[in-house]
Amino acid sequence: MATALAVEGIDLYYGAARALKSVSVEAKPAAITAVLGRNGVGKSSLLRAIAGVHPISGGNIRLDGAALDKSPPYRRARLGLGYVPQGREIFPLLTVRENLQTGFAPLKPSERSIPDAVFTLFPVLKEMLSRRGGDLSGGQQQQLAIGRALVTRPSVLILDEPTEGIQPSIIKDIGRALQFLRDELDMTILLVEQYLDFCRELADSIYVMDRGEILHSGPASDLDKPEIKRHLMV
Ligand SMILES: Nc1ncnc2c1ncn2[C@@H]1O[C@H](COP(=O)(O)OP(=O)(O)OP(=O)(O)O)[C@@H](O)[C@H]1O
Repeated sequence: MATALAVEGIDLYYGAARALKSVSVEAKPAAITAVLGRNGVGKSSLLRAIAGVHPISGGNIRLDGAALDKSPPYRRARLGLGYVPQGREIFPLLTVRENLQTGFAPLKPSERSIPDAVFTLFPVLKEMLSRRGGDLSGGQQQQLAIGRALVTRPSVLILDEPTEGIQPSIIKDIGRALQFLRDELDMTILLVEQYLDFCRELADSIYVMDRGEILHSGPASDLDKPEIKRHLMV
């Protein structure tokens, strides 16, 4: 049985500013769930809370039913959570191989190998193993960031705007990769996005966020509803 992720009524603050207000999101096993919303509504904060890089002040996050509580990010990675942060966070002076190896940090030495799936999904990474991360295009860096998250062989993968600033042909490759991870590896995927068409094609279900709150949840076909579209486009 694939792993599910449940976010239950979480609050997150930056100082006195409340960025998440009792947010609940469920990512079903072996499915793609997309959280949509305009700039600054709290999408990245939601993923940072799930990854454990920013603390929550209320609510719960559960992986396969078990509360993550205050587990640090490396423990969440060991439990099966992979995180692709916004802006990719590639090390520009390290090679592609070394960037992938930075993903080994939470693993025991015996578990430290790069899964074949990384190069099957993104053959360009194999060709560029000895090149520096900073020499890659934005799209290749995004593929590298996803590859690095796959190094821990996660059961749940969370991605922060994987299409941001990327050319259409690579967006297609990334979409196909996410479908492969869901359909062939039963991975549970939660992504936050602003790109509606990408989500309409890929997602099984969607949430819409505004000002730190979930406004709507439903099937991806809800993205065709004029009131949802209008809300996301303005
Ligand atoms: N480190 C921080 N300190 C203070 N405020 C922050 C911090 N990070 C984000 N915020 C604020 O919290 C709110 C939510 O930001 P967040 O980055 O989660 O939104 P977002 O939907 O991911 O936006 P974007 O698409 O621009 O990344 C915004 O008002 C933002 O200005």
